[in-house]
Amino acid sequence: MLKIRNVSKIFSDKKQALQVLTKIGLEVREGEFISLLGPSGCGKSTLLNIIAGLEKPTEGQVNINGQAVAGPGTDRVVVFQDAALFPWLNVLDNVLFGLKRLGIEKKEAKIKAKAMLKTVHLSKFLYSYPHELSGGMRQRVAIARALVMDPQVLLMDEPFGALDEQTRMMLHKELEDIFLETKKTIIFVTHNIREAVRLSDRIIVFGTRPGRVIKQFSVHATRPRQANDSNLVHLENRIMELLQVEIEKVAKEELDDGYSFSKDSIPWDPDRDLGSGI
Ligand SMILES: Nc1ncnc2c1ncn2[C@@H]1O[C@H](COP(=O)(O)OP(=O)(O)OP(=O)(O)O)[C@@H](O)[C@H]1O
Repeated sequence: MLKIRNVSKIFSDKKQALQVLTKIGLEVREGEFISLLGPSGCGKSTLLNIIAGLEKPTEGQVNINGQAVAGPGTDRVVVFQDAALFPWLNVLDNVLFGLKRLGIEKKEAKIKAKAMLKTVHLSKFLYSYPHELSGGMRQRVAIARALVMDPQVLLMDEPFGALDEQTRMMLHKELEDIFLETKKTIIFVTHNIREAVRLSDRIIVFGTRPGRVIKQFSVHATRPRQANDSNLVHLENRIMELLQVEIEKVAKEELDDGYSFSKDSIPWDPDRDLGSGI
């Protein structure tokens, strides 16, 4: 359904050219939950922005149902790490905003928005303003605002990255419930291995310099997922091993020639934020 063909991206200015992505090829099935996982700076967000139509690839193309992506569209909606709600609108009006722009009749739009806010457990907060909500609640509004547009693909750029651990775990469960209920295709950017394994059907692991796909893993575990599922734990360790090699490579490049890098110098914790690893 979604095909990424030979996508490369170079950011250049007068002084230098930075190759961020090289020859990315990927196919995403309808109703599939995939994660783009990799260390900070490997180009995950850039690829997501290219799929969203917010950036143009230097080379290659993204197709959805055979149509080339030429710019942003309501078939692909993005949820960012910062919920980016309109502070002057209440929760209900934030969710109604996109529907109004689509020209959907007011009564129908309200029914849809309220139903979506019920799905994310915010029915009691329809008339609250963003500053009155917790970070987790704001992300729920952002998810409702995206889903109410009924996109073909939901794009999520580290949506839970700024939340505390407990809220994050709660939202993992809620997002999985939404995924099972709506059967949406979801592309999820993260540098948290445990999060990727917990949520995805397939994990695309990126390496850096330039950003490229180094390996893909299918997640074989029943849904709803159980945190102590041995398949998940085993997969976390396999991915951590793979990424440790990648992180060591970058660290060696960055540090002095004489620096000797010990294998165990990177803490063995799949829940660790890989962004701080290099
Ligand atoms: N508009 C831009 N102009 C120039 N360089 C950019 C631009 N956007 C991103 N970059 C650079 O491209 C590289 C990849 O950035 P990107 O945000 O895609 O990585 P990422 O894997 O999502 O990282 P993180 O996990 O830290 O968000 C970085 O070196 C970044 O500085």
